[in-house]
Amino acid sequence: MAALTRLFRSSSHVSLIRRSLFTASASTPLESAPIRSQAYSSSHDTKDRNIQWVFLGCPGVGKGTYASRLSTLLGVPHIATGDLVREELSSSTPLSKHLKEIVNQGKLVSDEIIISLLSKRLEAGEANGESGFILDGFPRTVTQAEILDDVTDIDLVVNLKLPENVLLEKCLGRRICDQCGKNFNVASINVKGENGNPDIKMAPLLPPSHCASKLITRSDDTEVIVKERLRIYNDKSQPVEEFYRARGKLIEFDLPGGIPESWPRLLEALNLDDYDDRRGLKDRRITLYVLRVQAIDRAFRNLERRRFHFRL
Ligand SMILES: Nc1ncnc2c1ncn2[C@@H]1O[C@H](COP(=O)(O)OP(=O)(O)O)[C@@H](O)[C@H]1O
Repeated sequence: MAALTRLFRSSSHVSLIRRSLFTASASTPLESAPIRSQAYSSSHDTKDRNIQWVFLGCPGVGKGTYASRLSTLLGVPHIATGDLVREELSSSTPLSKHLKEIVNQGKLVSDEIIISLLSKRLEAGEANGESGFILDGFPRTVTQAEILDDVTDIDLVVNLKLPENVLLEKCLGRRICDQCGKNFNVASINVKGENGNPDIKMAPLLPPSHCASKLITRSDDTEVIVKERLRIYNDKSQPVEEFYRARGKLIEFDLPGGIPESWPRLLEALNLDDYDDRRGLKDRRITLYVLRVQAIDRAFRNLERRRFHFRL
């Protein structure tokens, strides 16, 4: 983690890193990819660190909900760049004014600003003894993914999926308690499945009585802005899915419904269904080690497939 924060800090010259990354990848023939990945694993030692996962998915899909549950289960911090942006927005700095304009148009903040906010958060976590992470909302562009790839090894990327009409309803139903910061959803979703897919039903996630009178809606959760965010996701963030798919790190997960149906199925998909957080640290290390080996195995199988195609 220390190396990661140091590197991120020094990557305030993002364009410099981007240039060097582009030069490296443009001149790297496909066949030398495994060599690059060997050099890679020796330069980013994964033996003694905690998991480093990424959650991808459209606005409103539930990245925050599931990433936060997993972070509690696995004992790693859940770092959401959207939260970092909102924290900055609540201050009265010149940067917050600039961010407000961008966020309220549903646009993406620049790579430079988001990396600076993320490196500050990682630095603070490191000072508090944090290790590993589940990133939510980062990377959101291929450039961000390349920069992350250059500074550390991501073990697994979970891509949560829901149909677009459900995403819109979910975003419009989102509420936050102004006092405790907890997230709720007042939407009651019942959408007919298309093309042979099952119907999607999600019960509202209603607040307890002490939060009910303090609910607020995010300023960017209006119909116009959500539609723009979905458009930008398809344009800028979907290529990030491909980035990780090509590296064999992506797990696709179609949410079958609300939390009661989806959470156990997600744990199953992640091989965590028999995971019990009351077990000892040794057991936990073994589980994390197995997950990491599975991710590396997937990456190598994928590279082999690509090499095979290349020879053909
Ligand atoms: N990695 C990122 N790159 C650029 N902008 C970001 C990033 N993460 C968050 N933001 C900004 O913060 C806003 C809120 O992010 P988030 O809470 O993750 O929203 P969403 O519900 O759309 O997933 C985004 O619309 C965007 O303006």
